[in-house]
Amino acid sequence: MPLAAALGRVTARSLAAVADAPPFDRASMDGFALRAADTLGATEAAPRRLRLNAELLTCGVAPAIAIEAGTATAIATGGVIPRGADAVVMVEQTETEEGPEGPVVLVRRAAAPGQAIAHAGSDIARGETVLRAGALITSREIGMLAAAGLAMVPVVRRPRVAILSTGDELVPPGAPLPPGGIYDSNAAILAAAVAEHGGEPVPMGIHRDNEAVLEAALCRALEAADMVVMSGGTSKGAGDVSHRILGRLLPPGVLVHGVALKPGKPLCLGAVGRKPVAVLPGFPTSAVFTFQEFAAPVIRALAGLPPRSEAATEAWLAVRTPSEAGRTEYVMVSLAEDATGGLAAWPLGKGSGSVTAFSQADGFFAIPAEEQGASAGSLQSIRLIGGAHALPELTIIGSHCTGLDAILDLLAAEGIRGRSLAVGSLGGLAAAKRGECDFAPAHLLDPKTGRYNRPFLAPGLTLVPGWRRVQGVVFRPDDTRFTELDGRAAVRRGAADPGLLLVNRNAGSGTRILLDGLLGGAKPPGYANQPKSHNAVAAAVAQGRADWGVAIRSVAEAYGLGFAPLTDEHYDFFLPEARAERPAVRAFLAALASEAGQARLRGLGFSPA
Ligand SMILES: Nc1nc2c(c(=O)[nH]1)N[C@H]1C(S)=C(S)[C@@H](COP(=O)(O)OP(=O)(O)OC[C@H]3O[C@@H](n4cnc5c(N)ncnc54)[C@H](O)[C@@H]3O)O[C@H]1N2
Ligand code: MOO
Repeated sequence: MPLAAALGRVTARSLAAVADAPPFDRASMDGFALRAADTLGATEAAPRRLRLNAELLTCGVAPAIAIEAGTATAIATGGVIPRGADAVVMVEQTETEEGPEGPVVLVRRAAAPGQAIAHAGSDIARGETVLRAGALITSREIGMLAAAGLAMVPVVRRPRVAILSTGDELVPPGAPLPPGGIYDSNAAILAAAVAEHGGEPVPMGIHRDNEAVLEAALCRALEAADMVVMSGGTSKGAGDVSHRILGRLLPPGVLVHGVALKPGKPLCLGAVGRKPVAVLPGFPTSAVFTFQEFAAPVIRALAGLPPRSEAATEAWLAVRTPSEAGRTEYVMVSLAEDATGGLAAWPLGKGSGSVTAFSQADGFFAIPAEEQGASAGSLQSIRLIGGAHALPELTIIGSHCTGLDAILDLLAAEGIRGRSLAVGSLGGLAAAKRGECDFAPAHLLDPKTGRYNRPFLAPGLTLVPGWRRVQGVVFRPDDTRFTELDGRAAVRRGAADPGLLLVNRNAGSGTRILLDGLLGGAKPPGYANQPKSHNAVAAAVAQGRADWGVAIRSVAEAYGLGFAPLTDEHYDFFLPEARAERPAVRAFLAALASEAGQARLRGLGFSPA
């Protein structure tokens, strides 16, 4: 590869310098080239007088006049040292004048031999190895190779890795999502990960769960690439055919199908001739996790890269985490600083189907196969994803709200990184009590007092008012059974009409407490369907899987739903007093109170607390 294109590549063999650097003895100061012996004993009071040769050695000038005893030549930094000279005296230690014998230089300090001279080959000697085989070429290596006179670099060819997605439901990002459709995120993350590990991704697109179609696609992929990574269709479903096809091609075929890991159980590894094939589980977290563990090391080896460097840290597990006995379970976690400067690990708790868990996690820990979980407070060794973790300036743990994103955006514009871990109001409150976060946003309704959040205050915490979110009944806008009704009438209608299907909320949520109060003990059809978020309620109603439910207005609007207001929900922040003086905490409070912050909240449909 030409040097300019070699960034990020790996040297295929060791490289020796074809030239010395510097290529000649050169001055490292502006001054005068001379013989050190001529300056012996020179002082301010008794300078040595040397006759100045009639030449000026700027950079690139070949000297014509040799330095005889008692003479000197003016030279610039980088100038070629003339024959006979063995030192350079910097101009500040000299003075020039016109003598009777012509121009002379007065040297006020004795020079040591070799002074201010960089000798040929002192930096790089011709024939010296500048880079060994297998070195990653970064900007630093490129500079060194250029100085060594190398214009072309032999590099390891990037292994071509074909990427196939299988699944009738998959749609490329950017296309409209039909009912039941899922964006093909695996192909995107895998292609980028292949490149990160030194491979060249060869995208081969989305393929139906059809044996003939898939077999043809796999054969094309094997022709085009050195290795194939497929995802989806490797577990027990009728459409899960990839491993069967792999078994029919050239030996050795399937080498492993099924591993005692979670995520990753249905992973299938094999080879067609000498070309490795990995069939990753379709679930996004499972796909990327097994890719990193099983496929990335192979790609790195083919690319000539060393094994990726691993970093680990210790953290306390913030909540009890159950696991399935019989499989080693890897739990993706976010890290937050605890009250003593240690680290708390919060499981993302999103499962193998999540598209965000791997991307948002700081790392993961393993629960051994023989265990059924890990207890809260247990010390875990966290393997860091990406080799390091940088804690954000502001850690927010609790209930999530789009209004919070708006305030965090304002902080980001000031260069303050905030992170919000969505673990629900109660989880956040517990974290705040332990001093593990800066803010715990919550919307906890106390059924006894009918008040939000304040009844839950504990010693060491203060309550920072946030904003109000209007809760109401959501329904499809063309559903005439609800249009024109106010919120309470809409609940009565929903509870009275057996043809209407409710989507409820999880026990313990403020919305559930509100709805139970309004229903007065009634359990209309759909009561047992209890998703955990406003968005899930809105999606169920918008898609016709339910007819009504209770959610906040901003979510109803985002889904284009009808909305009959019921009451205001208060979304406030528990703040551990010990953290109140942190600069990022003060910045958050300022952003929340600012005109820009309030305007953003109004724009999202929230009202002041
Ligand atoms: N009866 C059983 N069912 C399942 C088992 C089992 O042992 N018995 N194993 C489960 C486990 S564990 C996993 S992991 C998944 C993986 O199954 P597949 O590899 O067959 O994956 P699919 O069924 O094709 O898809 C699963 C899921 O992931 C979505 N998906 C697929 N490809 C993509 C993609 N490219 N981008 C984004 N999302 C993708 C797909 O829509 C499905 O929702 O099986 C369990 N089931
Ligand atoms: O092994 Mo699957 O990957 O649990 O989710």
